[in-house]
Amino acid sequence: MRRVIAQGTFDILHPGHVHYLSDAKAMGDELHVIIARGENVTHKAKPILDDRQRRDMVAALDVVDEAHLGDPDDIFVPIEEIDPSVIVLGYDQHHDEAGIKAALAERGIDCEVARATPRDQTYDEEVLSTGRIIDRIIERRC
Ligand SMILES: Cc1cc2nc3c(=O)[nH]c(=O)nc-3n(C[C@H](O)[C@H](O)[C@H](O)COP(=O)(O)O)c2cc1C
Ligand SMILES: Nc1ncnc2c1ncn2[C@@H]1O[C@H](COP(=O)(O)OP(=O)(O)OP(=O)(O)O)[C@@H](O)[C@H]1O
Repeated sequence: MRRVIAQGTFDILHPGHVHYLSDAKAMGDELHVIIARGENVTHKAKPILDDRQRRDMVAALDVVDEAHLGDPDDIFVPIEEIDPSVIVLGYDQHHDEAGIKAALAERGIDCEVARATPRDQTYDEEVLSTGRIIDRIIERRC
């Protein structure tokens, strides 16, 4: 049994999220997704939706076996509990593979780190970014 971890904010789901999670699932047998706590999202605007709502929507996707709310203080706590064979980073995530590998080794966690591929638009109007969905809402409804 090869457990895979994917992680992210997942605020307002779109097909790019489904692509990432499907890519991650293809690297193993059981997909666990860690949902970033709003308080830990510091590299961009805070999510619109509550932590629990983002977790529940991700958990409802067919490709996902389990969705977990992230730890508030230590990102390695859920990893130790899940004990994955591989952690899959999103194609555009700012985390660097070497840094995460070094931190895992320091904690004695033996797992691979891989990166998912991007999903390109399949038709002109497809919106593949939460930020762009929010921009469109502002543009069309405000
Ligand atoms: C390996 C890994 C584990 C993570 N675990 C947690 C966690 O336990 N709690 C949490 O709030 N965020 C966790 N994060 C998410 C980060 O806090 C960060 O917000 C997230 O990667 C943002 O991704 P996105 O905005 O591209 O979706 C983790 C990130 C990585 C790379
Ligand atoms: N178009 C896409 N193709 C593949 N993966 C994607 C795509 N959009 C998002 N992801 C992945 O989904 C995960 C969660 O992404 P996140 O919640 O940051 O969404 P986002 O749409 O990129 O957000 P924002 O527009 O606010 O930056 C990340 O790993 C990210 O790489």
